[in-house]
Amino acid sequence: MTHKIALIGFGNVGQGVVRLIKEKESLLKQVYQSEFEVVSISDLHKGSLHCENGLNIDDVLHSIKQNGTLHYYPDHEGLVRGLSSEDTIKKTNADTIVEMTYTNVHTGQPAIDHCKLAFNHKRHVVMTNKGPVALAKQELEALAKENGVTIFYEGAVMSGTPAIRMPKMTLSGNEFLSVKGILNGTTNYILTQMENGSAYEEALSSAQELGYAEADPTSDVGGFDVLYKVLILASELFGVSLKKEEVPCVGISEITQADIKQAKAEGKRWKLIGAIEKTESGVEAYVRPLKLPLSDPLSSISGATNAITYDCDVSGPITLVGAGAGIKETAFAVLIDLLHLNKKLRWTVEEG
Ligand SMILES: NC(=O)C1=CN([C@@H]2O[C@H](COP(=O)(O)OP(=O)(O)OC[C@H]3O[C@@H](n4cnc5c(N)ncnc54)[C@H](OP(=O)(O)O)[C@@H]3O)[C@@H](O)[C@H]2O)C=CC1
Ligand SMILES: N[C@@H](CC=O)C(=O)O
Repeated sequence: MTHKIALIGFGNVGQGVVRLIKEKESLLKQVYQSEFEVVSISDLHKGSLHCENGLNIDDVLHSIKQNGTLHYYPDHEGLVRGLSSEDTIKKTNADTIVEMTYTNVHTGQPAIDHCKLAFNHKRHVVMTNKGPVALAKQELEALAKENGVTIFYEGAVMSGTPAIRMPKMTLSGNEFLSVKGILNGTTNYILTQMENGSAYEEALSSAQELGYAEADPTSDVGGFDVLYKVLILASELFGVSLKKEEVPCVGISEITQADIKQAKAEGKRWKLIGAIEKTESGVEAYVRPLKLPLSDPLSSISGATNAITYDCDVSGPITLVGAGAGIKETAFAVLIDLLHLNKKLRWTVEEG
């Protein structure tokens, strides 16, 4: 099955996606009978390309390598340049829009509107952007359903580590009693680097260079990125739509070298924790740094690695550990979603 895709947002993750599709081309074809053709790419400042017969990935990557934009992509027959994201979503012949613009922690925009536009034009959406899922999931799912299309967002929590699909599919039949974990790669990386002697600023800029941090890193260090992930998990696993104002949220920006040294002297480590717990009256959630004893399994999770424990009524606690951020890791989340989408579409065709 050939799947035509349009990429909205061509920063770290967007570029990682085209590299990964290229790298896995023959495996995808041979093992999964899936081919992905990139027909459109639209980015705010890097430029925009569309060709209904497909773009040449090598030329796209070569152009990015030249000066970080799409401007060096060679002209060829059928090539259209300069379409805005909105026009790309409307006019592309892609069946799937991959939304990878920055996550706006206040409004979820423009990504929410990108999704709505895509659904109204009968296009599926795969995204890594947390904003639309945290703030408008129900509305978007209803609109997708109305238009007979699908929305997948595995990358929104713990990048390519299947923190959403694994519990929903493999742990089904359980009731989730609580979910608790380290859900942000940037802050865990910063805390680890600070423990190893780096200054806060130095650790943050290194996380930015490695492609872990949000476009506005206040989202990471202020805890808002974890807050969004908590809202998503509360909806996915507990079936509740928490509002961001309902979840107390404290980040790591107040944690100093002295705090880290003090914790070390006490045989402890600071970790930014996101948690959701079932209570008699519903669920309670929080985001805050906790000083964990070294005996706590979460205290040994270092760098951009994340970990999440799902406490289940039948299976007991099950912990998933894996990448929480990263370019290739998040691109992999897009690939998982595209393959699941392909499988779903194939089933629909066979059943229909
Ligand atoms: N990096 C990671 O490890 C992970 C990221 N994510 C999520 O994935 C998404 C992408 O992340 P990442 O690639 O790292 O972020 P980047 O900031 O590197 O890329 C975002 C890109 O979106 C572009 N953009 C912004 N607004 C628009 C718009 N209206 N139309 C088109 N393009 C736009 C930006 O353009 P320009 O810079 O040219 O202005 C930029 O190139 C984010 O939502 C992030 O939260 C999720 C999991 C992990
Ligand atoms: N900035 C985020 C990216 C993934 O969601 C993080 O560091 O975890």
